[in-house]
Amino acid sequence: MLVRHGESEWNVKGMFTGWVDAPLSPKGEEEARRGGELLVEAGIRPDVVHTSLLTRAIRTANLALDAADLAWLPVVRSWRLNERHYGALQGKNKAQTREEFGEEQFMLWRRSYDVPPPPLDDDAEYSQVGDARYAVLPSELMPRTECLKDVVDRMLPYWYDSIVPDLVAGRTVLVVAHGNSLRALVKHLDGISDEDIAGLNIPTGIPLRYELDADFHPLVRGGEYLDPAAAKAAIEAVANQGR
Ligand SMILES: O=C(O)[C@@H](CO)OP(=O)(O)O
Repeated sequence: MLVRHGESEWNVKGMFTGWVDAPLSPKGEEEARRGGELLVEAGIRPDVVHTSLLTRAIRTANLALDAADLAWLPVVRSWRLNERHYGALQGKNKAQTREEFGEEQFMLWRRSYDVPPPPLDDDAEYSQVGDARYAVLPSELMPRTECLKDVVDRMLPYWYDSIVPDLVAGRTVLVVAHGNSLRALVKHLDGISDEDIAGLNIPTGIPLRYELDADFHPLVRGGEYLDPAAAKAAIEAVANQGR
């Protein structure tokens, strides 16, 4: 099961967020609880939870698990599930960025597979260098900007070394992460091309179910949202951010 965190305060403000630790909005908290209810309604009982190190994902997991009466589940966290580091765009308004740099450059930074935004200076307001939660990260692993390809490269070791072993053990796994770290995972699972991944958007708070075969390939390509109608509308809204 994959869940993107509920709507954050910075989603509401239309800001590029990345590794900035923006809190959930009240609507985001509600989405998280609803996510937990959807799991119960679908009869899905995760055995273990994996989240990023960002508060919006941690809080989403906690609220969803509370709603499903599963607050006791074991949880593992890793920076490798963090949102894509948005470089110098972190803290910038999406609509203003689009106006300033034009549609083509905006979409290149936002959805191209291998063009990262300019790096963020270590002493910039929205830099995470020096944040205690990344103290275990040697400087060369600490991103200053990332394109989606960089996210795939740093996320996959976690998939293979931490999530796959849970699946091999027969566990139902809940991953609570972010728009772009989940796009990276879905790209891998579904074998989506570098070009086509630009058109894939993931809505906040709606669990996405993947059943995998013995080789960890999805039985249904694209997985299945537990609330398909809500997912369709919300995907559209993510695609249109900045307009
Ligand atoms: O700002 C961000 O970090 C992400 C997710 O909210 O935005 P986008 O969908 O534009 O990649």
